[in-house]
Amino acid sequence: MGDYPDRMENFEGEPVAPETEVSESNAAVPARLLPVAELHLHIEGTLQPELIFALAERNGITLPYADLDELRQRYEFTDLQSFLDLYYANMAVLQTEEDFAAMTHAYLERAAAAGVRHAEIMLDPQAHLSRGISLETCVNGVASVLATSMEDFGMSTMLIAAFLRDLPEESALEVLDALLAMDAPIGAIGLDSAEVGNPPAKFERLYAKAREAGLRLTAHAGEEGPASYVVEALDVLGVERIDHGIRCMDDTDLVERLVDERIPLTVCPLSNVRLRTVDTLADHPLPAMLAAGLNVSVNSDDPAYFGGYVDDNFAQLEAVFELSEFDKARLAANSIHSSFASEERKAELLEELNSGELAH
Ligand code: HPA
Ligand SMILES: [Zn+2]
Repeated sequence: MGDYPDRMENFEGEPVAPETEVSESNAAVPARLLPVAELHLHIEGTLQPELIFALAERNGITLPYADLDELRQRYEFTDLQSFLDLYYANMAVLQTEEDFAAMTHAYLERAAAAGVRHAEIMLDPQAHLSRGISLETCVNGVASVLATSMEDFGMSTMLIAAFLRDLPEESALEVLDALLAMDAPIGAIGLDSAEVGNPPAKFERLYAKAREAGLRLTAHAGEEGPASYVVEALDVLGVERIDHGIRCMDDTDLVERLVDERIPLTVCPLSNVRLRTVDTLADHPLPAMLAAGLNVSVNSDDPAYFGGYVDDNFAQLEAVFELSEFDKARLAANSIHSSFASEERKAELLEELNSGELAH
């Protein structure tokens, strides 16, 4: 698995696996804001309860909750589907380009405060088309804010069109065609929604078409679904990155392959706890994944629903696992290396990361 580097400069190269699960922490030293890339983020999952109520009022929509407290009481999930039901229902408040822009602006502002310097943001176009909202409305609303993210927040961004795996592939193909026809500013495609029973192979043609169009490729796999879905996403879809992927730990041959090929896994610890994929944060496989030498990063998934943004994920991980400054810096370096940003932007962010003081 290679040597364990003990200096920041080593993060310039390929991140290297540690030989122990966790290092000594230095809890007395306040965490410095690590520059990170957020690679797994659903923009619709950033709709905070307050914004849901504000947009409902603006658009004359009556919500099925009397107030914020009643809405927050619904944030008790038993599995992925119980979350998705609320996630899709709350999208009803997104009606105009301005609504999509307001949601995106709020995320960028909060993410910048969390140390996010590059964000790859998924949008679920089919979830809006099915409500009668046009592709132009949702795509342009989000993209208009991303266009100036560097000037406004010092954050580079990429828009990822995510496709709903519980819908037929034909629907995804039609939407991808429409996105390409309108020259939508997307850099990649993803695959999300209900995983079990909707294996990656169902979307073979979609991924072939996206690859042909020059788009980067990622897909959710191994969140609730089995390790075999991760293998399928790699072998049939040809994805470069796996979103979640925690179930890979059930398959030692797969872990070895992911390590060898340095396949990025965009892990979302608080999401996994809230969706009951793991019992508690203390049971999360992240330390074991790091110890195995996997290329993992920390992401927030749907921060408004799962109890926190990237900084909250890091803070709670630190509290439970006593991650060292070195472990955190490695996770940050992994996120940057695993992004679809330009090589120039990656180098800039790695330099920023390496210029910080390490307390370990
Ligand atoms: O965590 C998730 N998993 C699958 N689909 C999703 N869509 C939004 N969030 C998620
Ligand atoms: Zn996700």
